[in-house]
Amino acid sequence: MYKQYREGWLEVISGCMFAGKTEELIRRIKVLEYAKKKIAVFKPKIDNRYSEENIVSHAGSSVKSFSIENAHEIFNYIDDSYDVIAIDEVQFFDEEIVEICDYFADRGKRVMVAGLDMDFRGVPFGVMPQLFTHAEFVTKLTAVCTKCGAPATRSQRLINGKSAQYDDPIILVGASEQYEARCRHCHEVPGKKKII
Ligand SMILES: Nc1ncnc2c1ncn2[C@@H]1O[C@H](COP(=O)(O)OP(=O)(O)O)[C@@H](O)[C@H]1O
Ligand SMILES: Cc1cn([C@H]2C[C@H](O)[C@@H](COP(=O)(O)O)O2)c(=O)[nH]c1=O
Ligand SMILES: [Zn+2]
Repeated sequence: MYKQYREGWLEVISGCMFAGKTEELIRRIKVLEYAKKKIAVFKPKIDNRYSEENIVSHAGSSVKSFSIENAHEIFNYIDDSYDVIAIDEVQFFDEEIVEICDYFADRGKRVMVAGLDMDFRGVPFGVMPQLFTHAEFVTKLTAVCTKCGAPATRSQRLINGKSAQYDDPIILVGASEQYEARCRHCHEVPGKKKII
């Protein structure tokens, strides 16, 4: 017989825009609410698309959350009585978020984060590769390509209906007015260097 194992780990939910990352995070939160777990939900203040006080999916499901300016602010809201820490739009935080996720997972908390794996150029988004490396569990979701119906893994940025250039700024908060889900074959990034 094993003795009782210690709890605490990091789960990452990732994929392109519209893949269902927020819906999956909300689903996990709701299950844990039934299990009477004490949960704190966070999102970066920069994400003010649908609400300041909730994480909200593109289809409208939502859960109450704290909006924070930087990763360190999490410590203002959490004490040891919490069982679960959930973070949406985690790609917008700086590198400290990785240490913070580890800190809480090491102390027995279930840490669940959702974020974009790639920016509109198809380049890894900020801290996401580090979070994948540190996580016990990684779930990669796909959307439906708006051009051909294939599984979509890329986020196409459109500015006035045209594909955004490679050297456009990485951060542009938005939803279906600026972005579409695309598969690798339909994803277009004018100005992106090709290997040959
Ligand atoms: N191209 C698409 N493929 C799949 N779902 C889409 C697409 N466009 C819009 N949606 C909607 O987006 C919802 C997922 O929203 P959400 O969980 O907020 O995704 P994410 O957090 O990954 O951007 C889907 O349930 C669906 O209603
Ligand atoms: C691809 C890409 C996206 N963003 C922004 C756009 C949205 O505000 C979020 C992603 O939201 P979702 O819940 O995953 O749909 O990120 C960005 O700033 N830069 C990008 O390259
Ligand atoms: Zn396609």
